[in-house]
Amino acid sequence: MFLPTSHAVESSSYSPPPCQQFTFSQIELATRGFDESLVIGRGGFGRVYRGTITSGATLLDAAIKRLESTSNQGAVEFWAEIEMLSNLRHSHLVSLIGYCNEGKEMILVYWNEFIEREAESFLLFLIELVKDK
Ligand SMILES: Nc1ncnc2c1ncn2[C@@H]1O[C@H](COP(=O)(O)OP(=O)(O)OP(=O)(O)O)[C@@H](O)[C@H]1O
Repeated sequence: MFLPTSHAVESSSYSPPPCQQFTFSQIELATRGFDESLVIGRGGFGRVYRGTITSGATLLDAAIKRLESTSNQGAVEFWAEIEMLSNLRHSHLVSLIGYCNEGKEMILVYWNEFIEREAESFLLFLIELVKDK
């Protein structure tokens, strides 16, 4: 599992609803039909895509993990991940936004941690810049 750092939810005005269920069409839209150019990683579950997904009125930068048929992981791991991360949400340590389970599709949607880290680094850079003046 990708280990997230504590993320920017606390400082953001966006308050995520509890683990959301997405339709497959929403996931397809977010990943431009699982465009290979949007693949940002690959793990035991399958490919991880960068995508922009709509949550209410907010657009979120997400990491979208799609279970591949060749994976040795399956429904057990999929539901275990949702249950475990949903229970941990209150600690703000966890990056799960939601999931999609339509037909055979099992897809997990996380915050894109790399984007947040980049934003945090940029903020720290700006703070240092202001301090030096
Ligand atoms: N929330 C995320 N934000 C940004 N990139 C991610 C995120 N989750 C996964 N990734 C990217 O996808 C890659 C694979 O992640 P994934 O969690 O599927 O594999 P893993 O860490 O090998 O875990 P496992 O094999 O146990 O499922 C990571 O190395 C990372 O590059």
